Amino acid sequence: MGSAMTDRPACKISPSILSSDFARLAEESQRMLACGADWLHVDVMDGHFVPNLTLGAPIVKSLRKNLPDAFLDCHLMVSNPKQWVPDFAKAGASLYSFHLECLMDDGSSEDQAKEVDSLIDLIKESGMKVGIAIKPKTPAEWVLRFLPKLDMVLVLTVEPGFGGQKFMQDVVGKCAVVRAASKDVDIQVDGGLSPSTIDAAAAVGANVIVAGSAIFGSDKPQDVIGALRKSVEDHAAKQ
Ligand SMILES: O=C(CO)[C@@H](O)[C@H](O)COP(=O)(O)O
Repeated sequence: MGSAMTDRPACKISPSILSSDFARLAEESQRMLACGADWLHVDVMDGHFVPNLTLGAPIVKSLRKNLPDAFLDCHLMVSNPKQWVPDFAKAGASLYSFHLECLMDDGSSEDQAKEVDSLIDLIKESGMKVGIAIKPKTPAEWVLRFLPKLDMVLVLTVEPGFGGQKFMQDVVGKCAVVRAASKDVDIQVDGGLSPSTIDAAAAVGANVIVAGSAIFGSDKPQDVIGALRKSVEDHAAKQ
């Protein structure tokens, strides 16, 4: 849904729970929502697609039990995204973003595009919203053909795998390519976002902002969330 001031979809701030204290996950998640977060970003890593292990569907199920109304924005950094669709749907994930690179290494291959289409359909039929994530080296043009069926495109502004990395400014221009092709799709940026880097992403059309260390590392997370939102809304109003 667009915001009142602009044609762009509304701003959503999605703190990455990867930066939270996992032993107090429900409490930390509640705290973020109380501080003004719109979504909660859940980083799922399988130790194969990326060199790190995090969490899976059982944790999403527990989060859903504790936070019945929260929007659980799940980013699957896994080699076989099809495998986990039923488990995440059953656990209560709201949105399932998978990496295009798992199914596509040639942006012009019709066979690979069919595989991507069929995974998008499976996710939607399972009752979740669907996003495609792209790593820094993957061209934005590869996602354009899928836009009519997508709720979100996730542009990674770091190499996926770990929180606390430096924002890659040269990558964020991919948001402009996606925004030129769709006014409606949510464009999420993830990696190194903070009040000092947000302008670069907001200026090129990003409207869903993931931030881990900048929000959880602050004494005043509500101020960080407010600053990120203000930048997105100010840039959207200028369009
Ligand atoms: O998916 C990832 C990293 O793979 C991200 O969601 C990070 O967790 C974001 O953390 P910061 O860069 O904001 O600290």
